[in-house]
Amino acid sequence: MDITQLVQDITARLRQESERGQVADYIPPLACIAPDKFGIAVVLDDGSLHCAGDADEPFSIQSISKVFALTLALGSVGDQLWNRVGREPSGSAFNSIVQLESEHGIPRNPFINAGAIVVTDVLLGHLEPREAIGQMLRFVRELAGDDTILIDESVARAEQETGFTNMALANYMRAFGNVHGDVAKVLGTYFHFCALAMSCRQLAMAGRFLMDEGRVEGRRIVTGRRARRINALMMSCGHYDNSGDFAYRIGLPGKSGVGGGILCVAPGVASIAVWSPGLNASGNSHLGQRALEMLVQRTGWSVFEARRA
Ligand SMILES: NC(=O)CC[C@H](N)C(=O)O
Repeated sequence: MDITQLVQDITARLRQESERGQVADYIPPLACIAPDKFGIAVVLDDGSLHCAGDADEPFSIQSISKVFALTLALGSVGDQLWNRVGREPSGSAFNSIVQLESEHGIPRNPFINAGAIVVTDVLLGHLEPREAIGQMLRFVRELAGDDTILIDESVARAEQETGFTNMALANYMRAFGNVHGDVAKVLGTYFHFCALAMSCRQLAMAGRFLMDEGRVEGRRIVTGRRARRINALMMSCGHYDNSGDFAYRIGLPGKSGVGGGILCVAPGVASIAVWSPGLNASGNSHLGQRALEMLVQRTGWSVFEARRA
């Protein structure tokens, strides 16, 4: 199948859509992004790259950074991480606080805000914020093979000034003893992770290690088992209270962010990034999901599709 043609067809179709969802406006710089942006990039297992639309324009990856933060934290403390974060879908909004009371400050999974804040706190167990932010930047640059990736300081600052819900989550978990460090330092670091700016091309490249059993161009980043497990968490928890529907419609591990990006992995086959800033009610890219649905329908890349030799 001609994947270049396919991503161009999908882009042309979705460019005409008038129903594009709502751009996130609770983070002021994100409210200014034009809702008609659309990009898609697909890296195949053979290394070929297929892009269309605004695939080279950097956007705020937001919660997609939770995948990279989890990978770093597992590398640093291994399975001990699971003493402080669960592995179950929450069925609640990405920034929900409700389950934390009855579940004693242990977030359901690393891909909701509360979970990622704990993951960040774990990384700060042995690093200063500046070092942890530097480690994250080096990591995504290495994964993508691209040293031009940056953190958008204006987005990090805006979140610092307006992130009252995240402050509540962090303080509440601190009260339960599940955030150990200084809350302001933990949040400052978390906001910098969220403020990573990457294009679809860079993001799809950075997802290659999850496509290829933990390797990038033959170099081992994580074990095959760890890559499979991160993919499993992306499948079950990558889209908050929309995760079940995403699995039903697309059938691939994926992680969304309120910047409108989605990183999606077809294990052994492709690493895919889409970007359209308008969100659905759960905070996931509306047209990004449509694009992935179209891609999977045409390619059969769902992990639930039988592959017979
Ligand atoms: N779902 C998201 O992308 C949320 C990330 C955002 N930085 C927040 O903490 O609210």
